[in-house]
Amino acid sequence: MSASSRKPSDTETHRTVARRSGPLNGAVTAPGDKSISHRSLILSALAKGESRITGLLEGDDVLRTATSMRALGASVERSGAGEWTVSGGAWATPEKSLYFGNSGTGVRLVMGAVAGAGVGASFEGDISLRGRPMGRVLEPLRLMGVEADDHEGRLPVKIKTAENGLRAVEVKLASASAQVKSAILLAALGASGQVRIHEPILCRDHTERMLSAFGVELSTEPDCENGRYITMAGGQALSPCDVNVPGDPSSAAFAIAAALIVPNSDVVVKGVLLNPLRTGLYQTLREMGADLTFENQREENGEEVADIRARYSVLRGVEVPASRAPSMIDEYPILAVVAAFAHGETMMTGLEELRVKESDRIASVETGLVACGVDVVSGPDWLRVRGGSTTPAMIGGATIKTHHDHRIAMSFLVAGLVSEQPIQIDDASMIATSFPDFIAQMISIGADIAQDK
Ligand SMILES: O=C(O)C1=C[C@@H](OP(=O)(O)O)[C@@H](O)[C@H](O)C1
Ligand SMILES: C=C(OP(=O)(O)O)C(=O)O
Repeated sequence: MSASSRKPSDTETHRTVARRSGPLNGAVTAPGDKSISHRSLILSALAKGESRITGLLEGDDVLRTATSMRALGASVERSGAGEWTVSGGAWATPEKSLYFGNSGTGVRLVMGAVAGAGVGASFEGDISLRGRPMGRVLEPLRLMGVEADDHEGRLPVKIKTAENGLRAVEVKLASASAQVKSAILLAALGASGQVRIHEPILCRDHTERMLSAFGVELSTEPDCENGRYITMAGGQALSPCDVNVPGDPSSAAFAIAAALIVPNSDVVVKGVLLNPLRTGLYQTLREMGADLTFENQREENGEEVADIRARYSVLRGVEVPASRAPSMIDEYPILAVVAAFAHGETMMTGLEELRVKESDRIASVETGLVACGVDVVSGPDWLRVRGGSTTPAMIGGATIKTHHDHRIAMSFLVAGLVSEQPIQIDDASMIATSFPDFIAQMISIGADIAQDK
């Protein structure tokens, strides 16, 4: 089956079990970065002319963005594994709703892009996405003059064609969300005047970097604390650009974490993006005593990339500062699993955004780890894991509810490689949203993971 015709996985469930495994060994390549993959399709579809993308993540979330770009009028063709050609330019209002499945990034960025392109569209998603807040994107878009219908700030959402174009605005981001920042920047392409965004806490900057690569002029200047202002003139057209997508540090995290906690392991994950706004997990793991080395460090397409080697390590608990949260926001579930195998407590703060991901990740992690015999306590925006609080460090033997959340699914499969008894997850199908080869890749380095009949 071609990647673009993979069936939606919304209704399939796959019980999957991970068992205590021997040492993990070998080298794997990180799948394409999900954030950069979405952006490469959207920006190519906005640019008039042909752009080529290599290394695209062919996960369900990104494929839905590809389908939406076609529905909006771009030609999007796959020529080989991860190789895509996009011809964009003129967008038109699609007849049917755009369906984004499980993907917050896809739906929020495309809302901004639709508004900026001066067309309309309706947006839908799966049961998880329908529960996630969209007001955070719609509010700044409305300030710019966008008219939109929503359901109490949630999907389905309908964006109407802005007959009179969009207004220039100054916006201060209410939370450290790259999705909101990106939606505003994409809408700003259709504004008559300058859009200025105040980003008090820095979050991933892939949209800014890629807009520049596609010929859009924008500037950044620091504010008087740790944030910055981004200024962009509206009405700019994108020129086509070739994009080579680096490997995803959020996906690489799983094999690296597994190597650190499965005794005698030695694993290399190749081609991992080291953008400093994405590497908080690796900094934290090193503070915990992890034996991590960045090998073959190089620059590719203006981004730093390395092969990360991880060897089994005796770890200690740490305090992870709230200020680090944006740079490792999707990595807390796997960090919590690693923390269960460290000596002492790991305290994670500044986690309020975890409540509104594919699941409430504070609750999913706490419930799952407690069911596996780990001492975990949480508050509104914090999580504390007491490592080594049982002997063995994790009993396991539980079936974990993944709540349509790929990161919960992958984190608990990693936990099952070390727990005393196997760990089963109720549904592995969502893993395909970000990392379709996850199970095969983990098996290739020695993990005992199998579908449970
Ligand atoms: O912009 C992006 O590509 C993303 C931003 C983050 O979400 P928020 O913007 O909600 O923090 C992150 O959790 C998500 O996986 C990808
Ligand atoms: C939060 C995530 O993705 P999204 O917001 O795109 O659904 C994620 O991949 O962990």
